[in-house]
Amino acid sequence: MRLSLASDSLDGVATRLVAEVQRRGHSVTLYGALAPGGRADWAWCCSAAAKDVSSARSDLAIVCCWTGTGASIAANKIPGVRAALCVDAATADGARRWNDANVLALSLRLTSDRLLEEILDAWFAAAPSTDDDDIANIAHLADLES
Ligand SMILES: O=C(CO)[C@H](O)[C@H](O)COP(=O)(O)O
Repeated sequence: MRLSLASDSLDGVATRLVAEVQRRGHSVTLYGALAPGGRADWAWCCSAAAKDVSSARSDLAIVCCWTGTGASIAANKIPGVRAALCVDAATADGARRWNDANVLALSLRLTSDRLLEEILDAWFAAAPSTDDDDIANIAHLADLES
């Protein structure tokens, strides 16, 4: 898959994230501190990665900041984006499965190397639910945006 990755700093697992995503066979487009030269503030770099998903330049995005909250807030401003702040594998699995989340937000403060691997494994393994109730929830989000 094509992934857009953004981080507002190189703290914690930020650099490791790039390697872990590539190790799983995905191509990456980088923003913020991961791509020297671009604006690294979280509102800019995380929304830029999310715009790639909205425009179908990328299939999914992963956005990071110290708390993960700014990253998720910025990404969720982009139409069509469903960004989920995930702190463990079960949350990442649920976000893909029930929320059809297309952007994963991570906290650089909370995410250890081991947690990153577990979260990414769960995130890439899960698929959006085909249950009618779950599909209706996602459709309602689109209605709320229009
Ligand atoms: O967690 C964040 C936003 O939610 C930022 O990473 C935090 O505000 C630090 O930003 P800066 O290094 O620019 O002061």
